[in-house]
Amino acid sequence: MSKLVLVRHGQSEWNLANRFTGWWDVDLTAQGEAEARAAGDLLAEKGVLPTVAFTSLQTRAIRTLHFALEGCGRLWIPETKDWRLNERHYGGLTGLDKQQTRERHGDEQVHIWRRSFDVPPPELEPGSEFDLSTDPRYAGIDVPRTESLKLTIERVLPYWEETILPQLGKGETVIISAHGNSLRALVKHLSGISDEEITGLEIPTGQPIVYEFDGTQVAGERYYLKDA
Ligand SMILES: O=C(O)[C@@H](CO)OP(=O)(O)O
Repeated sequence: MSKLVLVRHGQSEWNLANRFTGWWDVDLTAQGEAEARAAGDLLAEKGVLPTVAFTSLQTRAIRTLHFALEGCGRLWIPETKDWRLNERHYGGLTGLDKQQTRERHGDEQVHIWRRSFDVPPPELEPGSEFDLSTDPRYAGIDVPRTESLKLTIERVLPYWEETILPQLGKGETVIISAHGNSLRALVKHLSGISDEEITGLEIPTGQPIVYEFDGTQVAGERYYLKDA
């Protein structure tokens, strides 16, 4: 049996400030760093020691990975960063305060933008201060102007299938440090969650989730490592 460990980054500055974040590159708070260190301590305590790591191109996920690997003595393992593990792009909502957006557009509309399967938020305006299309880290990538969960799945899953799943097939212990919605995309696929039910799934920060694999097949339900 090989293991897949999923970790959502620790609390970010904009999780704390309650702002829509998406691809915007905010850092961890002190609490977020502590959550990531605790994830590493838990990996060490439970003897789940990653041998291969994947993360996004976003600082909060990369630093979470590093704190977690440091905590279990595995900073030395190979790690791959890829934009396809980035957070879902929040389009024109990026940077806005979530509560103010609720007051302006109503709870229901904001819930649809945040959690519906296939309704993307409005597109990011060209020339917006949150436009990352000229950021050197995304050179050669067609940076989205907005993404629904469905569109996020369309870029996460091919990467999962082509690059990450074969590592599990080889018996590696894989850790993915990513984001609330890029991980919802993966969990939806791995746990066979319907388009309707996925609207209710929340992934907590800094809390390792484990799937066991038999070759390239998921073997059993996901579980929180803290409960193992
Ligand atoms: O702002 C974001 O990018 C995400 C993750 O923090 O928030 P939400 O809970 O609205 O998906």
